[in-house]
Amino acid sequence: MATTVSAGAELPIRSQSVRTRRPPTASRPDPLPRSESSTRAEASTRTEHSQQQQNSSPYRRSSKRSTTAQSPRSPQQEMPPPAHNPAADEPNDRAADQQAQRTSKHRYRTVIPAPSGDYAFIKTIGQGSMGKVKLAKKEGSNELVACKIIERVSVDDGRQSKEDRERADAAREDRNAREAAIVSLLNHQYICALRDNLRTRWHWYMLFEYVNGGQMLDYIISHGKLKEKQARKFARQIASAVDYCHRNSIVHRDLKIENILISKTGDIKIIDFGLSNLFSPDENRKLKTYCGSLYFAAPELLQARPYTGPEVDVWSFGVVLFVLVCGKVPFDDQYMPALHQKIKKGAVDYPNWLSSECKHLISRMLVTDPRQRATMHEVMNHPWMLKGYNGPPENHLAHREPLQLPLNEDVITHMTGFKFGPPDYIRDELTKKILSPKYQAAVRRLEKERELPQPTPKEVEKRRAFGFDFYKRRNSVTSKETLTNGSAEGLPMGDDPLNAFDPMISIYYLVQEKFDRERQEALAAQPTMPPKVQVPPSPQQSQTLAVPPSPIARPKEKHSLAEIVPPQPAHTEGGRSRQRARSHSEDQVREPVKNGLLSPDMVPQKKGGNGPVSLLRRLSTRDRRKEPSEGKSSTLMQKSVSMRAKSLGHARRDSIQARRAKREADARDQQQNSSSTHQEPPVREETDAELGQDAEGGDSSGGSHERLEPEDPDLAKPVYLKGIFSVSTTSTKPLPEIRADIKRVLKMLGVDYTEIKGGFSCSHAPSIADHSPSHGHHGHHGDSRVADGEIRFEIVIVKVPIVSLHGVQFKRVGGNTWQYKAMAEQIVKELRL
Ligand SMILES: Nc1ncnc2c1ncn2[C@@H]1O[C@H](COP(=O)(O)OP(=O)(O)OP(=O)(O)O)[C@@H](O)[C@H]1O
Repeated sequence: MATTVSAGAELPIRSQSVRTRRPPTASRPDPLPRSESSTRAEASTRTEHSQQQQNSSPYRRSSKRSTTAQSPRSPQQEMPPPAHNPAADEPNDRAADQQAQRTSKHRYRTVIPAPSGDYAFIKTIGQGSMGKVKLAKKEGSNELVACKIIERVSVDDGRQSKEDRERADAAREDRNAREAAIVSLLNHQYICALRDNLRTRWHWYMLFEYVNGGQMLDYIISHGKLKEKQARKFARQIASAVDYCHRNSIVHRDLKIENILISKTGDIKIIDFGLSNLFSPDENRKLKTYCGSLYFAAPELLQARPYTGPEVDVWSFGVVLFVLVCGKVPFDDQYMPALHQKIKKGAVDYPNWLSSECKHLISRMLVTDPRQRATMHEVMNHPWMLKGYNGPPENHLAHREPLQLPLNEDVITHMTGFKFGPPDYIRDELTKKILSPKYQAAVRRLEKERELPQPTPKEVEKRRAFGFDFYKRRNSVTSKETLTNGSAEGLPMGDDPLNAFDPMISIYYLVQEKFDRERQEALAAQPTMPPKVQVPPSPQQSQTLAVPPSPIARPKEKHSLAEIVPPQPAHTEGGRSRQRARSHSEDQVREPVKNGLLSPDMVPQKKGGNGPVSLLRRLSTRDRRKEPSEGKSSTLMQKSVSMRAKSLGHARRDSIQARRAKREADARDQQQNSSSTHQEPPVREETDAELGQDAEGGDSSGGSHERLEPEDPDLAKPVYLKGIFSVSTTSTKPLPEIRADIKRVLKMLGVDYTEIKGGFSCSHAPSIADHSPSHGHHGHHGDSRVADGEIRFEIVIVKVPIVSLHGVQFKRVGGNTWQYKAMAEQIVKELRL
């Protein structure tokens, strides 16, 4: 039953799970192939557990009324909850489900007829509380997507009244529609993009770009904690994506290490906007849904205090950053009430090896009073974030101008999925907002700011080197005013007409920008032909047809119809124009996949270096400035692999010595070039731009070097090395010995396993004794999909070429993340590779 928790009420600590979104499901056409029926049987047992959790979870969503939901692709379709009115299903709904259910000659394949084409399922690659995520391939192409399958209707199991069940289904439908709408509009290189979206009678199928570099969690497991420099690179990317969301009035609300994937270029991709929502700076419109994952949840959520939005993401980001640099969560306890208390208290034990700057940044993010907590602006400008870079992370927001009347009707009709209301209402509301004195004043302020002289290079330089001032200022600040407003470049809640002024305005911008992108893509597809695709012009363009003069229209910004071809989009960083970075499509995976891993004959031969070479090199601490040219990167890759591989012997020492020698040589070079100082030159880190160049410019033409050759395809999987090996997960032992070792360890630890191609499929359910507090059984939303406390994962053995090494990779399939992490670490330890 859905409940509303009143503001200020302390949430009861009744459940270990903090997020139970998946209700028991009705018997229906199932996207799962027949061969997975056993999994379904398991799932039905789990759903009971899920139901129990849902009933007892303190994090139930509050939702009071039935609502309608709209597909972002079908803006005009009003769709009542399916249980109420199945006849209102979308056209071809039944056929789509039937087709989805039909199996092809490959026993694991099921086809999804998405608007952009048919997609055939390959395998399950993830499982969350909302449902399965399957790898799928577009028929007739090599395009891979990750298809998130979400069920729409819950089963009547007698535990809930019909009304409650329908209310819950309606609320879930709203969330799904909102997730689809939000991810379809976001356009950021570090946010996993939605490629397509299909809603049938029983399911949502959200087709995301496939992110094939693994989970950040696995990276941490195989590496332990990251070096601060590596963590900084990831943290800057997270900050960039989160700031972009916040400037678009979107709060993620479920930032956690599991929701950060790594792309094949070694960049992060944030996934799972299932809990995201729009936020408003209006004090009277605070959010009151207390959701998230306990380990990453801000204290105000545990206390059921209404919140604006961005501040809860900052807290979760702080926890993520701690995990990156420490390899563990900052708040942990075997006893749930104690864990709640620790989070509310916010007391963190910082390891003494953590740099004081990093510690300072995390301590500013993990401030229990949300009003005193660092803003994203403070986070992005913190000296730790800036170290080795030329400035704060860029948020990649498109260049914007204040809105003018008349508004673009096509944009308005596409503002769906947010329950704003019908287009007429949206137009009226937007018009009122634009004409409001507050908006007009904000526009005038912006215009004045733009007229101010730009800072001189010296001033910019001074700003960059403000570390000392930063600490002094932040440590002495006490007033809410100063902390929340930040500097002119911060996110000025409700004061900046271009950034997070109002959720409806933000969505208008996002839809308009999506149109602009589609128009550009259409033009790019037909470079020599005039555009035939009827993509609605953006409001700025449509303003050329404007009849009534806008109250804030500025003639100099008007475009003629001849300017229908938009210029290359500029982007702002902290409000300034800049060139756009890579688009999502560049991360699009085009290689065929075998069992989720790239097989040798599928290794891409393209140039561009968007592969593991770049990843390894980019994460390497080596100074690459004097290393061989880009064209030799595959050799470098081998060298890098062999360095890691031989670290079992002497190579690691050699490599450290080589690095040291190189640093000393660099220092000598710099000393020769500098007559004024004899100091050791500071270690310089790669800038974003340089890293981007690496990703683009690296040469993987010698891709076969990076291929891992199996001895026996059933024993060791051939994989494309993703750079996730570390000493602890590679071994010189022969393959049969490693397999025997793994079996021995699994048996010893009471892990059930079946041998699969290239490795083992494992599950582990703690014994009754394991449930005792002393065994640290922490609830987690992921548990709702598996038996209580059960974790499921795969161990894959891969062969590293050239050097006689094997690597062991872990992949979580389901269950509590931290139990999985602990188990994987224990297995690695026992294996003594
Ligand atoms: N685009 C993607 N590419 C590769 N794997 C993905 C992708 N999206 C999701 N996954 C995998 O599926 C898992 C579940 O996805 P997701 O977090 O979106 O589902 P969820 O049901 O919302 O999960 P949660 O219970 O964590 O909220 C992820 O942890 C990841 O392993």
